[in-house]
Amino acid sequence: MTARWTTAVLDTDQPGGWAVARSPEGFLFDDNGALFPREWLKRQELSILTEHGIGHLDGEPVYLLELHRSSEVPGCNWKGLRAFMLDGDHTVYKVLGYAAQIGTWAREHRFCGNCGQAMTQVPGERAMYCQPCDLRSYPRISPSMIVLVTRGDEILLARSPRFVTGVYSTLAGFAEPGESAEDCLIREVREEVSIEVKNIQYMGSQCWPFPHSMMLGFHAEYAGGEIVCQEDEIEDAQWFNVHDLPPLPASKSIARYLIDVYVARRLGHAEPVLPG
Ligand SMILES: NC(=O)C1=CN([C@@H]2O[C@H](COP(=O)(O)OP(=O)(O)OC[C@H]3O[C@@H](n4cnc5c(N)ncnc54)[C@H](O)[C@@H]3O)[C@@H](O)[C@H]2O)C=CC1
Ligand SMILES: [Mg+2]
Ligand SMILES: [Zn+2]
Repeated sequence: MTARWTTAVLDTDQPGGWAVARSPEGFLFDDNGALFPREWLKRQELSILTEHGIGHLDGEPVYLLELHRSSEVPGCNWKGLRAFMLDGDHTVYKVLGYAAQIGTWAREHRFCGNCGQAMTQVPGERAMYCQPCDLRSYPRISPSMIVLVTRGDEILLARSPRFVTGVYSTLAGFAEPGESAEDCLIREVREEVSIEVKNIQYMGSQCWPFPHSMMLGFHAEYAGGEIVCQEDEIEDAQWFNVHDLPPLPASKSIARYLIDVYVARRLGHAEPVLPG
């Protein structure tokens, strides 16, 4: 089976294709979804900051119009990426997730970080270029570790003050310069709940375009310590029995996948598949 969606660097001078429009209020959508005929979309009153050709959906070229601000388009509305993840078609969410990462990067790399001059798009490459500095800036990806720590029938879950009320999730955190994935995981678990872990096992990864995380998922076993929650970051953390779990994260997240795999293994159920 071939993928419905593949990324590509397309020439914006070519006409036609589909386009998505992204503003700080999210993506434009109507009853048919978030993809619009590109020539029609460009005739609307949109304050276009930059345009990028981002790939092919079912063989058709797709472009991103990154906007300064949202505006009224008759029959249309604006919606954040998270809402598309929760209730939309997964392939469309992948298109929009990629568009969001390219849009964020394009918006934040209009000027050279070295000399401050305007940068230009490199034809055929996903890069912004400063000629005087001979400097290329590529889309930013932030590696983040996420880990389910277990102790027999118990799993360690925590709440950030930012979570939806009642929801508990696995521990996560961004890699810092100088760290391996394992170093980062051990540090994050130590910092957030003061627990030591062993037998770290890689489980899989997930692109998390909020705004540019690359989640690397692990399982680890409890090795020692008592839970002490990190001030401000962790509101509560507890050992939960696999038979008695609190409200969990959204089903398409890798956090939920890590939990569901372990619970399935303990209970002898079929294991879930990680959404791509
Ligand atoms: N897909 C999933 O299932 C889940 C994804 N996540 C994602 O994992 C990422 C990390 O989780 P957190 O617990 O929030 O991280 P964290 O534990 O490292 O704490 C966040 C702090 O890290 C710093 N920070 C922010 N952006 C950074 C970057 N790009 N590089 C280095 N440090 C940075 C800031 O000081 C921020 O307050 C987030 O993007 C979060 O949305 C978290 C849980 C579940
Ligand atoms: Mg964290
Ligand atoms: Zn420069």
